[in-house]
Amino acid sequence: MTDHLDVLVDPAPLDLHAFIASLPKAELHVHHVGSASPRIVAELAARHPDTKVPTDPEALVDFFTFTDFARFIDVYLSVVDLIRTPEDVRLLTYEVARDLARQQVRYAELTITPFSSTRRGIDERAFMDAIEDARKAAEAEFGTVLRWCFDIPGEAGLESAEETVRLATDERLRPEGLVSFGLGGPEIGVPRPQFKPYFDRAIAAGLRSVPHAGETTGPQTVWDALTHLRAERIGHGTSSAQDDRLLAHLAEHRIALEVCPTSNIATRAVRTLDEHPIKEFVKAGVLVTVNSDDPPMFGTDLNNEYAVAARLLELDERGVAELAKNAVDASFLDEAGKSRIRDEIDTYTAAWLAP
Ligand SMILES: Nc1ncnc2c1ncn2[C@@H]1O[C@H](CCC(=O)c2cccc(C(=O)O)c2)[C@@H](O)[C@H]1O
Ligand SMILES: [Zn+2]
Repeated sequence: MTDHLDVLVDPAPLDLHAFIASLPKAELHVHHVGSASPRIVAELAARHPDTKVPTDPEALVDFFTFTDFARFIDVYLSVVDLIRTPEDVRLLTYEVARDLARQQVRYAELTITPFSSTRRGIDERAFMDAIEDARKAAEAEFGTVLRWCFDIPGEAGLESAEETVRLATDERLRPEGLVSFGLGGPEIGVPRPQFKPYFDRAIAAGLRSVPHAGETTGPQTVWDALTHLRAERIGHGTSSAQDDRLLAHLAEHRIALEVCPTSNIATRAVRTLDEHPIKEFVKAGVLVTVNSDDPPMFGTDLNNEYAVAARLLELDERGVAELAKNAVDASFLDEAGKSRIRDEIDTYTAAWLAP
């Protein structure tokens, strides 16, 4: 397995890596806890000696090695257990924003699972204040605009769904940065239709629907997310490539797929990158966005995911810039904000290609 401490460097041409590194970007599918860097995880593990998470960043490499998706969730939850105080939440959120800013991410929709933290004893009001403090500090200091997606950890069942939609819609609690509502965790044994009442309430409160689907199960899960949960984007949607009618539907209705290539390999959802269906998505005219999901856990970062996508799709700088604009188009940022980032991407790309 790769040395997760050093980010994977895709064998895409080095000058394309250089172009990507400074390209203004937006990220739509990246998890709060899943983005905790090895340094942050090691620091939190040292604070909580009762944890099974190694304190030595080197030992984290083996710890972040998964044999299958279930093992990934186990590791993920052991990191969730390290987030125990509002200060842990604020520190993590601010550091994730710093890492995003380093990659020239101008806008990110960060998926947070509040149920996992409130059920472990963090006060809900303090939790919301911590993420909002970090969001405002990050925007002021890094210029990176963060918005939140609150997601249901599906395997935790309808109790977690109720708690998540309460936290997302209670006017006294709902954070200013919240824009969307999702569904994560294992898909096997967690059918999507049961969550319809909760998504209906979230949508009625003005939140956008962005469930994971088709990551570790077939295309029916994606259909269910579209029909029962009224998904506007799909997390992963990997198995959509098995159903031409579904691909045509996604393309016709411009429902973006939040593609996370290395995640799919690390969790064994896809066997090898060369077999990844991202090419089929583009060929079918589906709106594809590139994302990192849980970057340190998968030994990658957003820039590397763009390099992977560029290599698999055989893109040059202009093609990569179009991928970046896809994410801006599919985002829930206001039109003025979208235009600003699109213009930045075009100006940067033109300057890079100028003779
Ligand atoms: N690629 C991914 N695909 C899917 N999800 C992903 C991915 N990356 C990260 N996640 C996150 O993993 C969590 C899973 C949490 C979970 O399953 C669970 C089960 C039982 C109890 C509890 C609890 O908290 O008590 C939590 C979710 O919050 C989700 O946001
Ligand atoms: Zn995810």
